[in-house]
Amino acid sequence: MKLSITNLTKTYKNGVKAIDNLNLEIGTGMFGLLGPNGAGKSTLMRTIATLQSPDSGSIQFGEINVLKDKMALRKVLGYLPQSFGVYPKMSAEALLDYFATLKGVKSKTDRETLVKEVLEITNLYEVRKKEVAGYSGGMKQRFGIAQLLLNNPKLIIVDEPTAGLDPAERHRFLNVLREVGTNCSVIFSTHIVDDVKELCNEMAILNGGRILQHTTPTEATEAIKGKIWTRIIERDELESMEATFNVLSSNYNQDNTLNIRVYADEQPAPEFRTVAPQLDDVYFIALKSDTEVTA
Ligand SMILES: Nc1ncnc2c1ncn2[C@@H]1O[C@H](COP(=O)(O)OP(=O)(O)OP(=O)(O)O)[C@@H](O)[C@H]1O
Repeated sequence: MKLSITNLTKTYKNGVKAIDNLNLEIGTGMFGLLGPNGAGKSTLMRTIATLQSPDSGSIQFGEINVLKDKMALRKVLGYLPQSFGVYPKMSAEALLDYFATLKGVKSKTDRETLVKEVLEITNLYEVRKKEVAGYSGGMKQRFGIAQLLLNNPKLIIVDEPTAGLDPAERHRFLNVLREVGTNCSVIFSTHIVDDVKELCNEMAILNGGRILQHTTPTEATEAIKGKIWTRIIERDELESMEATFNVLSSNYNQDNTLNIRVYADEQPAPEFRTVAPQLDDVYFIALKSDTEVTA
């Protein structure tokens, strides 16, 4: 099923335009919404999830007019917000059983089957008897996925789920999401480029409430092939390099020199050598040119 967002706009009461005439089409599979803090990701996610209303625009999911028929969307939606609040002192198994009851699964055996299934998908079956309140950050996020899977959603929205997770937990979480994403549309917001690189077959870069680029990770890096250049500089040269070249990023080496990456159609100077583009380069190019346009 396709999600179509048309001319969506939202200005908060304090005058911040969080969504600015945004248009976006999202198909099935894993969709990454990549943007810096304040780009408008959460506002967009909450609006699609029917938790807040835009000023204007429309959202359609398959046959459902999302803004008009909120209940219909909620029936097929699984939403994992940025923070989930406090969990009661109950085991994961008992809590999921309770949620399943709330969602209308009346038969105890049906609930047992369902709860076992979602615990297995999210790799929490072994720790099902433990209190969710005592879970690690990564386990809590996976529990969030387990609970949203209870009503077999067609559209899953997860808002910055990997923020604050350690590398191992992040990896486990992404694996769970990858598995879940084979059966439905998953929209996944993040400011971590590697999340999108590892997980998504389609992506959009969001900044200032606008979509700067809608692409695929492969297409996006392919498009800048031969245009990313690197060289090693002394740290005190950075300012002059930034003034002269289109510097996308700089990273410290162990000897305190810097590796800079520059975007240019042709070799900027003899010291530069060309390197394979990365998704980070795509992201920085989009954000940089947006800042230059709006500055
Ligand atoms: N309830 C609100 N009232 C006023 N301004 C808000 C409100 N919620 C968000 N904003 C502002 O709207 C803009 C977009 O915020 P939003 O939370 O949607 O971005 P985000 O990309 O999710 O950022 P983050 O990663 O920091 O959560 C920001 O400038 C933010 O300060």
